[in-house]
Amino acid sequence: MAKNNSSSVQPILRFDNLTLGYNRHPAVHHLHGEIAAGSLLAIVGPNGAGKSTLLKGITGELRPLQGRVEVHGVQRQQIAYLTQLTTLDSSFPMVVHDFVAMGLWREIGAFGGVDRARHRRIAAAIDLVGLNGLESRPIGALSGGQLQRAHFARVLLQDAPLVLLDEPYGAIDAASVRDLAALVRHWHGEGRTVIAVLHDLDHVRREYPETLLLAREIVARGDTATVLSEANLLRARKLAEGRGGDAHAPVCHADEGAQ
Ligand SMILES: Nc1ncnc2c1ncn2[C@@H]1O[C@H](COP(=O)(O)OP(=O)(O)OP(=O)(O)O)[C@@H](O)[C@H]1O
Repeated sequence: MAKNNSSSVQPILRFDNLTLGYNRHPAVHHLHGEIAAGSLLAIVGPNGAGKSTLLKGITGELRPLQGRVEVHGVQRQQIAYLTQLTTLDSSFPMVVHDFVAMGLWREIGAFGGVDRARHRRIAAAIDLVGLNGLESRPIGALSGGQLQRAHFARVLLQDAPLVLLDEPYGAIDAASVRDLAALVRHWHGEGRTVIAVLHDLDHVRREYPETLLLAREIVARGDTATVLSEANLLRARKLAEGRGGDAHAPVCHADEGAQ
């Protein structure tokens, strides 16, 4: 994440005294700063720190209680947003092919046709995430890892300049994490901005050059190794506890994978 007032790269996001919350109760407050276009940024922090809330603020799903979030060079509809997997996902009455094809929705509209070129793109996306052969399988009959692969294939088709991922690897197998992390690297290599809420700090250290540590306010941001210091992680935990966040929730430790 770029510092407040210095960046040679254009910011894609700018937070200006941003406070977000529910029923007028702030969940994150007074956020300032910019995220440079093309960033590969992890958002980490204790449970209840406001990580998902911040993503909702970026998409516009949640309107600020105070301040604002500016999105530059991208329309909000162009943002790809992958929420945490829920049981609702797997109850979706749809086969893999059609589920993935929904990634073209913005391009073709609700009633647009899928021509031969688009069929090829859908097949390529399904292939790239390793789901070929499962095109006709109902979403509800997929494993967690396969379902997340289908979600990533859908994001692939969206061709979004800004990709938001909320705990994309929760409860999925190691091979799926490895394959989907490679896809995230690929997106970053293509110049897309990827922002991911993550709990596995080892994964963040390996894969994400920049990190934002959140505990209802910004605790630290910038280079991942510096941000994820013991001192910063301890401070995040204390802030979460002190402010009535989930005080007894497990908190990120520098030397362990999950919070
Ligand atoms: N829909 C909602 N209505 C009311 N309060 C909410 C809602 N969603 C979240 N909150 C509250 O806002 C605060 C921040 O929640 P959020 O889900 O953003 O945290 P998080 O950092 O993503 O947590 P976790 O790591 O546990 O997923 C928490 O206190 C939570 O209880």
